[in-house]
Amino acid sequence: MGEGVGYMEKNTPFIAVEGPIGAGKTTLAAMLGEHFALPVVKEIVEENPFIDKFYQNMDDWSFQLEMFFLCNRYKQLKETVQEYVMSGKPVVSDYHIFKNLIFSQRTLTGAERDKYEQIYHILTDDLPKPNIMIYIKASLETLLHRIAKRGRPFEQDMDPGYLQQLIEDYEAAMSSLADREPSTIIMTIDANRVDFVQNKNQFEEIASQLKENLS
Ligand SMILES: Nc1ncnc2c1ncn2[C@@H]1O[C@H](COP(=O)(O)OP(=O)(O)O)[C@@H](O)[C@H]1O
Ligand SMILES: Nc1nc2c(ncn2[C@H]2C[C@H](O)[C@@H](COP(=O)(O)O)O2)c(=O)[nH]1
Repeated sequence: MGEGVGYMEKNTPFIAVEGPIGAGKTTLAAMLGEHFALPVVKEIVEENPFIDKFYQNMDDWSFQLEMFFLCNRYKQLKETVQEYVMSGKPVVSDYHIFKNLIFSQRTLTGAERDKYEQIYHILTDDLPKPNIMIYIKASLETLLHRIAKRGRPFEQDMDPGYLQQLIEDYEAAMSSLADREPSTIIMTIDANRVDFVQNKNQFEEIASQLKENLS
């Protein structure tokens, strides 16, 4: 069970695990939650009524899909902030709300993209965001392998070009986050070299690095 974390009241650890589809976010967030006895906020995926249609026809379904993800994440972020962050309780989430912009900049264009971004900023600009980011990066081959292993039907015909583009979008977004928010701690894990599932020592190393950043 959990080893517990020390933290500062004024800067409650709000940890986000991020990375492209299939990188291992949900897996690592659950492992860290268990290890440190922290609550874990998990993103809502299967309940999204547009996800099937989106993967069949992105041009027709992107706006509905992005709006659904945004509204759900906004609600979850508000609740997370109220329940944990503002009460000085550390929490780990398997996403950062800014992933909405990473995806929408790839899937939306023109007026719809402008409208979406305005709504994103109206909803989220005044809310606290994660102050620790664990970024899992992985090659296209690794991601495709893990997506196949997870076996969600709607992801099985994913265009590798879309996934490769997301890998690059995530790299750009992380480097822009580092420039924009130097106070956010970013821990990067290369999933092609580090296997926190099979290799206990490698997980312990991530946990100990996180613990250093928490105290
Ligand atoms: N280090 C790993 N080695 C092997 N398989 C992994 C590893 N991390 C995650 N997986 C598997 O890969 C799939 C995707 O992981 P998941 O945590 O759901 O990714 P994400 O939340 O980033 O989309 C799952 O089937 C999971 O069990
Ligand atoms: N177009 C978008 N797709 C998204 C978004 N958030 C998640 N997703 C997709 C990607 C996967 O198929 C699935 C779950 O994502 P994981 O990375 O957790 O596996 O949902 C989004 O904002 N826009």
